[in-house]
Amino acid sequence: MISIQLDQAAKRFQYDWIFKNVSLVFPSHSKIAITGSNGSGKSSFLKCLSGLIPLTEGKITYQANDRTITEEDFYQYLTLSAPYLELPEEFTLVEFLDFHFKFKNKLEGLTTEKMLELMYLQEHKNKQIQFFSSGMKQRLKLGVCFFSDSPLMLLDEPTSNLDVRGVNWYLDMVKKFGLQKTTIICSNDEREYNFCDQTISIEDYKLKNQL
Ligand SMILES: Nc1ncnc2c1ncn2[C@@H]1O[C@H](COP(=O)(O)OP(=O)(O)OP(=O)(O)O)[C@@H](O)[C@H]1O
Repeated sequence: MISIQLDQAAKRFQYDWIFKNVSLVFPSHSKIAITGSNGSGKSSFLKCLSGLIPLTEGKITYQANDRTITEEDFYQYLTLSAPYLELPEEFTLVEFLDFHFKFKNKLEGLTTEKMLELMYLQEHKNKQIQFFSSGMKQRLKLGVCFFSDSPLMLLDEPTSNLDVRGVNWYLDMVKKFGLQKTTIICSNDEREYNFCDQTISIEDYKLKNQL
């Protein structure tokens, strides 16, 4: 259970305001899509939400079970899949899963074998990640988000590098594992987010303020 409140949030790189005056509430369990053209600021917005980069102005408050979460504790509540997130290339798949799940709990009832099967990566369990195809890496990035017992899931371009089977797999996994999570998806591809309750165009936070 996690909700997010943004108060007058704004981000600027050098002289460019990427978004400004964003005041929104994402309720617990909501499914939110962040849309906008290339370079409009979707990833920057998600990076601010995840704490990877700071806001220039304003504030983000995270609440879990009516308690405000401190910045130091926030990472425990969150999983993130994004093109700019690197996987540890020297690890084998099983080593990576063991490593990841030292820091995050698995959802109840899931074993490593079950996760491998769900990601259809069983045959590759002892292969180093550096030898994975881009689609295999993408399923792994998404898989650890789906299978972690974390109430907030942030997905940037979730179906990039996935073929038709992979896209259907993603939609299936979101249905199975996303229900209990607050989910925020940055996307330009309607198939990735048509199940969301709310769509926010990052461009609205430029035009409205005549940036
Ligand atoms: N660290 C940075 N320093 C300076 N400018 C940056 C930085 N990161 C992003 N930008 C700029 O911010 C703008 C928004 O970029 P961002 O990656 O957030 O867009 P996006 O909507 O996710 O794009 P895409 O759909 O192509 O992934 C771009 O003009 C980009 O060049």
